[in-house]
Amino acid sequence: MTLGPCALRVLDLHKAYRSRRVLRGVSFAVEPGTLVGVVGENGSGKSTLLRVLSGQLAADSGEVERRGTLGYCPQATVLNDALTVDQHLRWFRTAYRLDGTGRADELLDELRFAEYRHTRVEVLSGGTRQKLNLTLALMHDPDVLLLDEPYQGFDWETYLRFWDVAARLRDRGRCVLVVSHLAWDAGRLDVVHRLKDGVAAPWSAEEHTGLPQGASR
Ligand SMILES: Nc1ncnc2c1ncn2[C@@H]1O[C@H](COP(=O)(O)OP(=O)(O)OP(=O)(O)O)[C@@H](O)[C@H]1O
Repeated sequence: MTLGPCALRVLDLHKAYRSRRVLRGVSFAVEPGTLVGVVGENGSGKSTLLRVLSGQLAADSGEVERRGTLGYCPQATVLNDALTVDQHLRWFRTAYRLDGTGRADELLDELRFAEYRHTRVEVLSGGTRQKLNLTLALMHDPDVLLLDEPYQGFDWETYLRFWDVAARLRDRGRCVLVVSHLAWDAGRLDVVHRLKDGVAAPWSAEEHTGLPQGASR
């Protein structure tokens, strides 16, 4: 399988937890500069799919091909309660081998939580923890972003700012894949894949609402 112009290609992915067959032949491809939604009912396998795409979980069979660097924002935050926001940024800066935390500083301003720089994570609110979780996934400016309900706990203003950030990344050629809610987000996404019965089917806003995809952007 060759990647061609795609940033991410998934072919016939299968994943079961014991007898529970969650992914049963998921295939799709994503071009650079696309904002993609993965939607589906609770338990349909969205997080499982992202964990497989990120390499955190091994598939039973199938292929995942990715071009470029990866940023993964898991649903459960990967933070250390004893460290401050700044200490997390320094820790991840080293892990990503970055010269500085310039992009993270921009995100702190953009998501409006710079005032918590020196606060330990254990006393941050759920929404602010999630802002940090997202910042850690984005601070190395990756080519492919896998974001699992990245706005959970955000207030409305922050939710809108998140979509501004995501749209700008898309406009800069990044491939942004977001586990998202069809009812709220369909209009913000270029492409939607709906997970149902273990497979991903394209979902078209035009077909379902008469409005073209991305109509509310
Ligand atoms: N580690 C695990 N062991 C066994 N079963 C699991 C495991 N992780 C997930 N599952 C099961 O696999 C199915 C898919 O779970 P997953 O978390 O991928 O769904 P989801 O679409 O992300 O759900 P939600 O919308 O609730 O976040 C569910 O039935 C879940 O109970």
